[in-house]
Amino acid sequence: MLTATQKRFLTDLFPGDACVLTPEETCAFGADSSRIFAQPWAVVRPETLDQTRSLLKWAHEERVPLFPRSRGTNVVGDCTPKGGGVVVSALRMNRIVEVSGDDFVAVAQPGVVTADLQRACEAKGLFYPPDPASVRISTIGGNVSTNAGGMRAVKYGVTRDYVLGLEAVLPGGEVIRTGGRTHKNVVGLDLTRLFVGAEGTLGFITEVTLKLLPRPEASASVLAGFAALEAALDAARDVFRAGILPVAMEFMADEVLRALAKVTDAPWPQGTQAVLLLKLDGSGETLPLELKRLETALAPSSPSFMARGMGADEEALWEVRRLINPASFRVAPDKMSDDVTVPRGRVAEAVARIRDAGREAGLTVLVFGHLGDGNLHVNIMHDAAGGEGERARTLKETVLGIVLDVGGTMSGEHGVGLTKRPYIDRQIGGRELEIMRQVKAVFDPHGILNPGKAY
Ligand SMILES: O=C(O)CC[C@@H](O)C(=O)O
Ligand SMILES: [Zn+2]
Repeated sequence: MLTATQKRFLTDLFPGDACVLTPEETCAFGADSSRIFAQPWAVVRPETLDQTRSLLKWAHEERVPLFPRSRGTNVVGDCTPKGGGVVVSALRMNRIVEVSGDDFVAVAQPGVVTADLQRACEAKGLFYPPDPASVRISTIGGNVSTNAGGMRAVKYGVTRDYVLGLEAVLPGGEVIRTGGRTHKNVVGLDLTRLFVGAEGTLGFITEVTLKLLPRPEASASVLAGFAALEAALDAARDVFRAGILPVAMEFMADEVLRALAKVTDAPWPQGTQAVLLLKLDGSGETLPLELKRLETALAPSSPSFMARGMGADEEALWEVRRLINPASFRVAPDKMSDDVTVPRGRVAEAVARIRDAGREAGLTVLVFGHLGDGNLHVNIMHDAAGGEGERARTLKETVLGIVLDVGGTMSGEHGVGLTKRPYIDRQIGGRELEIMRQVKAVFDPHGILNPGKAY
């Protein structure tokens, strides 16, 4: 808990509604999309670098834990102030500082919503590719902190591939600036990359410089349905074998299709057991030819239907895909959200083993996601109040065992947060973990930034 003097410090530094202390108001900041809750001691909303510096200096000296957050779309509990502390909202640092068509960079503050940045780039004929499912809600600061992936990672990579440099305030109040605005840079250790995916544990990011690409002239998507999931996975493999690199390649198994049917009009015929959704981009001239090639590559797996989406129709297809996360909760009240990633050649085996384990456990498991990267979402749906929590936890461990057994990783894009922290030593060796914690201590010797998370 904060002392009266500490509360006064915060209200002086953050006047008006920039500091919230009453439990009724702070409780809204106690959880993220993981739904794991802890009561914050206070919530502050810095607007300037100077305020942020004073906050981090104070917290370091007073040993007050700080929990950075913006929109809280994180599904692994990264924003939950477990153990108590002050939630630091980045949402008032929400300026797009610059979009440069000369240097092909954008400079943004952490609270900028990802879709707003994408739109600002597109208006100038530029393209910021990272496209997490939560793109219209999540922010650049959160995307950088978790190294968000999303739909377009197959062709364009993940957030990490676009962060050229950043500014961050360290515990103690010191400001560091890493990287720059060049698209290549090999001078010194790559401190920028260290921050990407660090889940807010090293410093509070106040500005990010991002790499941009020219905006592709045209895009189109293909939705294909199959009578069996295995056929969909075979078809996906054949796309790559045909030498096609789609922008996005998503899959959904039958339980996911049923969950989506509860919240939207499904764009696939009844009886469809699995769906592939693929996106291509290119020039207006070459795209029709590329679409033809794609459909030819899918044909040997005998899709039960295929539909092309272009323009508004294309966007509508992706809207359905983005609904999976909210639709999950129509299946059961509680969700254990995983985003395991396996080597691409082991996808079919991992999916089959995970689905078998789900059936054995008697729980609905929604398997879907970024197939092109081997990044599988495994949402274990259950009813914790109805006594299914333990079974779900056991299943989560079984899934993790399968993933590690095929040479995979427990997270491809969501991070470790609170929910995967108990398992981290199953994937990361003792010495490696020790090095990570030593690095953390260099930046944050008193462990005040997002304690108990990640590693
Ligand atoms: O946990 C989820 O539901 C997945 C969220 C997101 O990464 C997605 O791809 O939809
Ligand atoms: Zn995802």
